[in-house]
Amino acid sequence: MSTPGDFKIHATDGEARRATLTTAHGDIQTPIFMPVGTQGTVKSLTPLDLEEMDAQIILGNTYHLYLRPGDDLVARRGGLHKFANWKRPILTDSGGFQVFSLQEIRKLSEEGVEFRSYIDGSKHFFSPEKAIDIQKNLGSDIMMVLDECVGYGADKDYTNKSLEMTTRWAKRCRDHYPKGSGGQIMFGIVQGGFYKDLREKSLEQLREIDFEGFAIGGLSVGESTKEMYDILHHIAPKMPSDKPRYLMGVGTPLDLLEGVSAGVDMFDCVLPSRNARNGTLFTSQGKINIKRAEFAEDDSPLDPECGCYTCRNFTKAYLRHLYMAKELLSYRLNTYHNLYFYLDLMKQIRAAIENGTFAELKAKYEAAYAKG
Ligand SMILES: C=CCOC(=O)Nc1nc2cc3[nH]c(NC)nc3cc2c(=O)[nH]1
Ligand SMILES: [Zn+2]
Repeated sequence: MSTPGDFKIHATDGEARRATLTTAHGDIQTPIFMPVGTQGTVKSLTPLDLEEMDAQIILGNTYHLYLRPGDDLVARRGGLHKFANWKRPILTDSGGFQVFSLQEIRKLSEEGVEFRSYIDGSKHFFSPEKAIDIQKNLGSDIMMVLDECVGYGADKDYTNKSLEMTTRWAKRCRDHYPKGSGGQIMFGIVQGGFYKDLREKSLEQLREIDFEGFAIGGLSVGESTKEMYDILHHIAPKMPSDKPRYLMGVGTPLDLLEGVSAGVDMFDCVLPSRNARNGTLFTSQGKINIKRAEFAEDDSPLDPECGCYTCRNFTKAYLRHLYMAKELLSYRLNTYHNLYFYLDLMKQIRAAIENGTFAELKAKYEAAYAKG
């Protein structure tokens, strides 16, 4: 009988790992992309859609679900799995990291973070313990500690003080929900901004705490791709090799490949679902924007190499029409394809690590996406 948090590595190809993470709602095959379901739903898709495209785990946002409909209400409805009728694993992150790290009226203290609701402007307060209690109410399989994600450009002194507080908060989260006290597992979040020595310091402090996994926070906050990759390649290989590594909020298809090459196992990003809503679609030949006039009478599928429902049943001409007409179906068909593309890319990555051809796969997509 395997235990939530068990992490078994089956194959490696350079720093890339092919592994299985056990959770209370089933095993997750990594490397994995996690569709973002901010308010307990991946916008415009049903759980059936997500199961069809083999989404193994989705993200929920602590901050949003606390504000609406309320983590206590979700608990009374049997927890998020039952409430949203999603039977597979769920990871809850803050989701409001933009709120926490970028808004002016956010107030940080040793006790926790005070912030305002984006719904009605009311004041709220999260202590580390409160953040964990909310995730206990939601019943997520993977809980994230409360941390401070410092903004891009924070100076070294502030970044250092912040990571020290994030470590103290991480300890409080773990003490509040000790390892093995329930089926939910907990990940620490490495901070330290763009200072390599502070990243190592944050990791050294966190690895003393018994987390089932570790996330890399504080990236994809406005820095250049080069700056992100520089920190990524510096810290990921130093993270415990026997535990999952989760890169928060990342990224483009090339970012996923780069992250895997640095030893990252888990990713989440709103890009595929958000871009779908503005007509930017990811294909095996690169990105295309469906609103372009050139597609008006194009009877070919979005992506000839894609096996998804959208690509098997509709032409670019029809998808362009739906987009121009602002039809709801445009949202749904574009999101379905983009998430299918991301999940299929991760499937190709898992297979490539198993047969030692990851470098070739990475080169193929770098060529297709070179034009940016
Ligand atoms: C309950 C509390 C759980 O706390 C967190 O989820 N913390 C946290 N979330 C992040 C999310 C990010 N998205 C991006 N880019 C789109 N970068 C991110 C960075 C972080 C981060 O440093 N920390
Ligand atoms: Zn498709």
